[in-house]
Amino acid sequence: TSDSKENKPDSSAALTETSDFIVGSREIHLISIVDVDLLLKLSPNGLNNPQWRRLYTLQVPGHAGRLVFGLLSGKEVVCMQGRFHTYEGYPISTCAMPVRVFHLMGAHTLIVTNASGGLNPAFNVGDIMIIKDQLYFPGFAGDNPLRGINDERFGPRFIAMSNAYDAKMRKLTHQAAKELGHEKFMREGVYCMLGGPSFETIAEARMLRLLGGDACGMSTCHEVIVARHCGMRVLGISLITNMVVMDYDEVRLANHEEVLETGRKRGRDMQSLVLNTVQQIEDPEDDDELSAAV
Ligand SMILES: O=P(O)(O)O[C@@H]1C[C@H](O)[C@@H](CO)O1
Ligand code: HPA
Repeated sequence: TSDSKENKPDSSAALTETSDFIVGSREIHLISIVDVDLLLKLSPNGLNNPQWRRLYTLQVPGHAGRLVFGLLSGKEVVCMQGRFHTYEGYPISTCAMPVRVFHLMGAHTLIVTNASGGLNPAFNVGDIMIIKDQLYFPGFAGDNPLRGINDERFGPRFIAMSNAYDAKMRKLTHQAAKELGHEKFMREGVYCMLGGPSFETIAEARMLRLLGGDACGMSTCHEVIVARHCGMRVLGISLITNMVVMDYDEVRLANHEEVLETGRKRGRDMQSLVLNTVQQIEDPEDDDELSAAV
């Protein structure tokens, strides 16, 4: 597609045992490199088939709201272009539901991307942050996607989250970034999820930084919790689309247009990073180790 409004990076991705690899993504450049033949086989009426549209309805400007199937680096993928956010009015478990669908399709790895505001003063707009850990603020108030009766078919009642973001996957992504010459804008850090849709106040932003946050956004953490619940391996990547306002003297205001604009500018780099990482995973030795790490 040539719709530049859809260039905002925001994705979830997963590797499968039955079908190798599933990517969920809203990053349009990633979609554009998915193998079209397989896509057409799976979706004969093409992307405009209203059946696909009915799968979910998104209300966020610049977010496409599509599922696309295809091949990425020779691996079968499903790209989710656009995600549910709680600020759209959905319960948190509904927002994370697509991850369970990917799991049921045989996905074993989730690659999830998002747009986020930089809290770490060393960061710059356009940096790409590999997520090392998360601060899931809705969870502190009891709003966890696993809340309620546990469905044992997906996973156990209680799960560890100290290893949520797979260390091996992070290493592979750093390697991929090095090969691409992306080191100068690669970062690693802690992602904070807030409910949105209002951006942070200055006091809130300072608190997030004080608590160890490097970037903040309005998604991802609940998807990662559900992925870990069903034993999926997770890689998370944040694009720093704006720097969060931290100073009362600052006249700049957070805005969604800047988020979309940075997404458009860095879209290609995000695409090549994911593609290159997936290529590295193709190495059978790596794959064995990765599977063992789940
Ligand atoms: O879906 P993500 O978290 O990438 O999107 C962020 C949060 C809001 O949806 C939007 C704010 O501009 O971008
Ligand atoms: N804050 C919260 N969510 C965001 C931001 C931000 O600054 N940028 C993109 N998503």
